[in-house]
Amino acid sequence: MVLGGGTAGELVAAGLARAGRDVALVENRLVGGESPYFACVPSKSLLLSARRGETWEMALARRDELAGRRGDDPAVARMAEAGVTVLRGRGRVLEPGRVEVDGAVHGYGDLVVCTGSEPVIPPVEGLADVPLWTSAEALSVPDLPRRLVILGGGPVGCELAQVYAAFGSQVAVVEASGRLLTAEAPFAGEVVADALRRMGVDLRLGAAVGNVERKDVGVRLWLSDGGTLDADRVLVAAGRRPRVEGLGLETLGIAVSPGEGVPVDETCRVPSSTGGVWAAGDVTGIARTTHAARYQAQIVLANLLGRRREADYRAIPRVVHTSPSVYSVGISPTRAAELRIDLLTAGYDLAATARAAVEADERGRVELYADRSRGLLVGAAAAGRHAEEWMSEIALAIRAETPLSLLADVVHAFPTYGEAVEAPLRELAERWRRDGTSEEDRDERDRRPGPAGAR
Ligand SMILES: Cc1cc2nc3c(=O)[nH]c(=O)nc-3n(C[C@H](O)[C@H](O)[C@H](O)COP(=O)(O)OP(=O)(O)OC[C@H]3O[C@@H](n4cnc5c(N)ncnc54)[C@H](O)[C@@H]3O)c2cc1C
Ligand SMILES: NC(=O)c1ccc[n+]([C@@H]2O[C@H](COP(=O)([O-])OP(=O)(O)OC[C@H]3O[C@@H](n4cnc5c(N)ncnc54)[C@H](O)[C@@H]3O)[C@@H](O)[C@H]2O)c1
Repeated sequence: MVLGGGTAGELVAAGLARAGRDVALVENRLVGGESPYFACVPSKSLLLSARRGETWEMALARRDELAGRRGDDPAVARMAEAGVTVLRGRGRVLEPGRVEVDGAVHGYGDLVVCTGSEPVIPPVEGLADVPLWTSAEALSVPDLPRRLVILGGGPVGCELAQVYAAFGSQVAVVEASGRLLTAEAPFAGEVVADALRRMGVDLRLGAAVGNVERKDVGVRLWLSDGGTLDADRVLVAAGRRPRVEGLGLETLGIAVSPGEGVPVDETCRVPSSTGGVWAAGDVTGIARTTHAARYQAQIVLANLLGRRREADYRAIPRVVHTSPSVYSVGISPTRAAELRIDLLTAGYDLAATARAAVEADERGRVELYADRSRGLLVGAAAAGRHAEEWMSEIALAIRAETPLSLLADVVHAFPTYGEAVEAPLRELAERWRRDGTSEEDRDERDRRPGPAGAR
């Protein structure tokens, strides 16, 4: 029994059925989940239309065509062809081995929880009384608000700010922390902030919304810094939380803390649960992207089919598909500080590449982070034109723990943005060679007197 038929659920269900297992997929909305209808696909379609300078009408037509007009007949047919029984309705576990779907009770041997995530609506006074959009509405309705205020400057807020500003809405983004894309290296948020400001987006960074009031026309938002904003529509992009409520997980002995995901071990099995319970995708709260949902689904599939496989999350990319785009992978400087990992950092401005001159687009930068104690790349971030397309080698380098000396010897084609990683890789390799092979060695050397120990 697979609970939730989004990216992860579909993949697990079809894979098991193709391997001859008896599989039911429970879905209460659309088979396919968020990504094709309300998230990745329509947002990337609108961003592309914006880059191409299409009209809003053309962009909507393209978006809705790509999103299959939010109809799931093809996805249901794919499931049927794989041999999966689709049960329409809301699923809830009654007790180990039994799930209720809209009044009907079904038995199961193994349960895979793939119920995704849902937007968080911040507890702002008056917010519940005004018409709100979450990203799902912003990516499925035809309206183009004249004045749009977006709460939250994470990946969703930045992508949708760019979409709506490009098609002519007056957009303001209110971000409580002092910068956009707070989870990533500061320069990434600065590059995106610069691009949004150039499009006329009003960025209110370091300000929270105090309260919201309905006006005769639209709404007024009062900010913590004393400012106000008037809007015809408020879009909440203030984060998402794993969808775990009402699933009956407690009957399986699974305790989930508020706002957290279903706990899973490295095989994506839920430890300490009664019976075989597994989870994949956003509901685990681990990586929250479609490619991570797919990866975890493959892990569940392999283990359920008797081939033990463990997930490794060290090199899962995170992309913000704005123009310029942001690609991050592995550990960010903020995360490294939390984990007390001492980083060697090297960066390079894309403007110094020949490709930037050829493209007449000199925006952006790349930064690489190595663990100083091991001499291995553990993270990277790039903001720039098509960064998501030329940074994958860094994900491979992190995942494969490729030595810096070897990475520094890799040749990139001329003239490409990919050349931008060569200088920082050489710098990191040189600093690692110079600084020593391990923390103990360096400490030992630092204790020695004379220039050899000088840092
Ligand atoms: C605006 C936006 C843009 C994004 N863009 C990208 C992007 O460009 N690239 C990227 O990699 N990621 C992107 N993401 C993230 C991506 O959409 C998610 O990581 C991905 O959809 C997660 O897949 P999932 O299978 O875990 O969950 P979902 O696709 O959400 O599937 C969960 C399914 O479970 C169903 N369900 C829930 N509870 C029950 C129940 N009790 N009974 C029956 N069915 C139930 C739901 O109806 C849903 O269909 C974006 C997200 C947003 C919000
Ligand atoms: N391209 C992609 O892969 C992609 C694109 C979009 C979203 N996603 C996924 O979707 C998830 C959700 O993205 P998101 O941008 O909604 O969440 P997020 O948690 O990344 O960002 C939310 C932002 O809202 C701010 N915020 C929260 N409450 C606020 C308030 N009251 N006022 C002002 N600001 C407030 C936070 O400081 C934070 O910066 C992410 O986990 C991401 O992985 C992925």
